[in-house]
Amino acid sequence: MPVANVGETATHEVPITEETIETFAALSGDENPIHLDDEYAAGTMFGGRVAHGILSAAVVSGALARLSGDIVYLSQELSFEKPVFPGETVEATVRVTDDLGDDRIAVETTATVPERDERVLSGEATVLSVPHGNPE
Ligand SMILES: C[C@@H](O)CC(=O)SCCNC(=O)CCNC(=O)[C@H](O)C(C)(C)COP(=O)(O)OP(=O)(O)OC[C@H]1O[C@@H](n2cnc3c(N)ncnc32)[C@H](O)[C@@H]1OP(=O)(O)O
Repeated sequence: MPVANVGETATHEVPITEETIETFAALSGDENPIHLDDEYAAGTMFGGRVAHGILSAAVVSGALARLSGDIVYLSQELSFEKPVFPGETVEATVRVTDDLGDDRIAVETTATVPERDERVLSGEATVLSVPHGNPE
């Protein structure tokens, strides 16, 4: 299997429903009422329930996994720029920007909500992309 080279891109999209958010809250233990409680969330700056930021980041992980090679996540810098509301889709796009040597690559990571053509997340990841196969 080839490894990921500079310029390679991958995308992944996930519809974010109320059920997705509730499942993620149960899995992660993040039961912040801003995600789960309509009445509470109505009184926040967003005016209603929003998805966990790290749930959108998980969609980025899904895109990274689609790059070439055995992909190992090493680090990630993230900004959550806009909220994601239940009923919207998160589409993550990743693009290899640099070969850092030692099988490490720098990857630009973004996510948008296509329904409103708005970027909701940006950042940069470092991942390993190595040929598949046990070296032993
Ligand atoms: C722990 C969990 O349970 C909680 C969650 O998961 S909450 C859900 C995930 N988070 C979000 O959905 C937040 C999405 N972000 C936003 O909606 C906006 O960023 C904001 C409303 C928080 C702020 O927007 P806004 O008021 O428009 O801010 P400004 O554009 O006026 O910028 C003011 C300064 O703040 C800086 N800034 C704004 N957003 C970010 C960000 N996401 N990351 C880093 N910095 C941010 C911005 O650059 C401005 O700085 P400056 O020095 O004054 O230029």
